[in-house]
Amino acid sequence: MAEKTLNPFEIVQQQIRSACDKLGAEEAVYELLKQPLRTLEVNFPVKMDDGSIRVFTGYRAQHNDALGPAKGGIRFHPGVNFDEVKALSTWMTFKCGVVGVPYGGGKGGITVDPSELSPGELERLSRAYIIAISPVIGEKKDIPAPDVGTNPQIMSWMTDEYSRMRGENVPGIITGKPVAFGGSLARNEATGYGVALMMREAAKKNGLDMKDLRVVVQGFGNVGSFAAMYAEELGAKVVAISDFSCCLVDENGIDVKALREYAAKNKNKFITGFGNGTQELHREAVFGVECDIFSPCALENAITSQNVNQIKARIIVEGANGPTTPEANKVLNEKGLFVVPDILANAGGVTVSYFEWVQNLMNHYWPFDEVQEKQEQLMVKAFNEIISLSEEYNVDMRTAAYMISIKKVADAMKLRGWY
Ligand SMILES: NC(=O)C1=CN([C@@H]2O[C@H](COP(=O)(O)OP(=O)(O)OC[C@H]3O[C@@H](n4cnc5c(N)ncnc54)[C@H](O)[C@@H]3O)[C@@H](O)[C@H]2O)C=CC1
Ligand SMILES: O=C(O)CCC(=O)C(=O)O
Repeated sequence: MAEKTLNPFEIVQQQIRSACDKLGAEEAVYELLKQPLRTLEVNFPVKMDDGSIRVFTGYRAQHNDALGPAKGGIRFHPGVNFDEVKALSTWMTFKCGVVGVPYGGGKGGITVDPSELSPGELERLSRAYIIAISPVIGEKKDIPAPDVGTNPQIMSWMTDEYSRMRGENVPGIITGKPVAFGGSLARNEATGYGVALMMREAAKKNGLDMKDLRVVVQGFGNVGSFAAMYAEELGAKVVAISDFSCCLVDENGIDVKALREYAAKNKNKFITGFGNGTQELHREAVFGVECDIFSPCALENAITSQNVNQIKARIIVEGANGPTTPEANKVLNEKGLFVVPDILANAGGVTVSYFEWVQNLMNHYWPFDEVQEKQEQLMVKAFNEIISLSEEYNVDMRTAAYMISIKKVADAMKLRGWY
């Protein structure tokens, strides 16, 4: 079966269409939500170490800000393009709606392979990008954060550059900063922690206990590594982990903490060569490893019609944004797998980014456990609301999550008089 489209922007438009139809929403709601309200493309120069000038292309999309300022990460990856950024900004709107944080959706990115840059080039690129998009961002307007290929250090450079430009300290302009520079405790862990919480809730809903379950995680960056670590802490056995370099398998359970320490020291943070009793296979082998929970935590379009039938799990918890194509999603639903959709499963990141922003605005900081408790409360509440609606309307969790969120955004747009 050939996929109709792998363009994430077309995919998210289909998801909005389907949820608007189920809700019986006015056509104006779909028309307002099917594309971002504002987009910006920037081309800007960066001086390379050898003295040459390279011009980079970057983007920022603000999908919707009816519920609050736009919010969403910045991606540094060679595959970044305008449609991908638009799709990611759209998912942000619905993600914020699902957990009820008072934001709209935004996203940005640069088409670049950060691993090819020296630390100095990376810093100059980060500073130049934030200046280039500075006319459209602001702590009450659009607040960036990390995504694929970016990290707390990059958020620091960007916050510093933006603050210099404004001539005052503006910590609330960006979240996902290091704790020593206005970041929130538990933000770095937040997305993966939330993914593990959603594994636990999905298991409970299906009458299962995490302690009896085998988990497989695709992707071992910020999201995947913490998702695997917390799944292990909740008692599950993590039997396979993959990244771009390979797939590691150990039926007895991989020592996730040791793997995190090993990867942290490697170029590109790759997991290849870990050993410790693991079998090392090609990265695509991750789909065929028998497990109870499969969690894609790498990039979009990971689960496709080509590999969906290899998956031997009963629960899918989507750590990545848009990891399942519509055709593959249909197969998962037909087979009766329990799918916790991305806009809920990975909402922990933006939830704790919201807490970071609130702490920055108050200039008062909370302890680690308090942040994680608040995150758990919001995410478990959202999980239960989505389950109730999916049972009421007899729809899958993804459709129910979109319905809840679209209704919130539509109500705010109505009150603002946008339709
Ligand atoms: N960082 C955050 O707070 C949030 C990230 N996300 C989403 O989670 C996903 C991962 O993001 P991060 O962990 O931040 O990125 P990251 O850059 O830290 O890690 C990405 C990981 O995916 C791996 N990968 C890339 N291609 C792969 C492939 N073909 N097969 C297996 N592994 C592959 C990389 O080797 C790396 O381990 C993305 O979809 C991102 O948009 C969603 C919510 C928040
Ligand atoms: O932390 C944030 O503000 C956004 C994180 C993000 O980019 C995402 O959830 O996809």
